[in-house]
Amino acid sequence: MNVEELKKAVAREALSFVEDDMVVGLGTGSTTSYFIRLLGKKVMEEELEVYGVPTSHQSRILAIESGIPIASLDEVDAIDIAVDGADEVDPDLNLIKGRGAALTMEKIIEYRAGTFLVLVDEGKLVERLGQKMPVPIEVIPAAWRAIAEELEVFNATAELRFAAKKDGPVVTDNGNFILDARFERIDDPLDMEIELNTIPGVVENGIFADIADVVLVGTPEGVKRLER
Ligand SMILES: O=C(CO)[C@H](O)[C@H](O)COP(=O)(O)O
Repeated sequence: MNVEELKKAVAREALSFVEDDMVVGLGTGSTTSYFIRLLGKKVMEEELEVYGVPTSHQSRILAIESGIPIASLDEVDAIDIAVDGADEVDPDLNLIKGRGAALTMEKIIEYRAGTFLVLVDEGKLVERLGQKMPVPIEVIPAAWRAIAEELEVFNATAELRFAAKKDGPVVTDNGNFILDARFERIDDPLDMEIELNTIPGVVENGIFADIADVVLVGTPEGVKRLER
């Protein structure tokens, strides 16, 4: 089974968490894209009353294409479940997210969800956060250099993220820049998440400590379920 097949398998399994009349937070990224397409099919075939609350332009466009009625956060009373991918998952189900630069809206929506369901393939499991991936940090554009320098205090080296199909830096859905910060060691993810957000000019960071409820892990032996 290749990685794409593992992503599809977890996306299929995630459908069983969605019931009629639910408001569903729609994450961003390739794994969640499989889920959104499948959810669109389920909504139409089973004539469900489900609303999706997108976390990005990507998930909004895909939800519309897939036939899922969408609403913004300020139009719904509550989010029953949010479904999203992740870049790393540690043994306590703390996450790094934000490779797709959608971390701020993702955290806003996933923090508020009754259940936050995470979809990954087994290659995303790590012993300690930061082992493979940098921590993305969304920053106010004018502050990027000052914040990159300040991150040295945390023993981190930060790079401004550049765009692939645009000249210059990545600009997020909120009009900000992304710094990718590599830390020597993240011993306490929750503490680091809070600390980073105290730096003036930081909008949000990609450590999601203590908020994932269930992680579905795609493996060649089948989908495994991890719970806190
Ligand atoms: O955090 C994210 C976007 O900001 C994604 O959920 C994360 O990068 C995982 O993406 P993929 O499923 O494509 O591996």
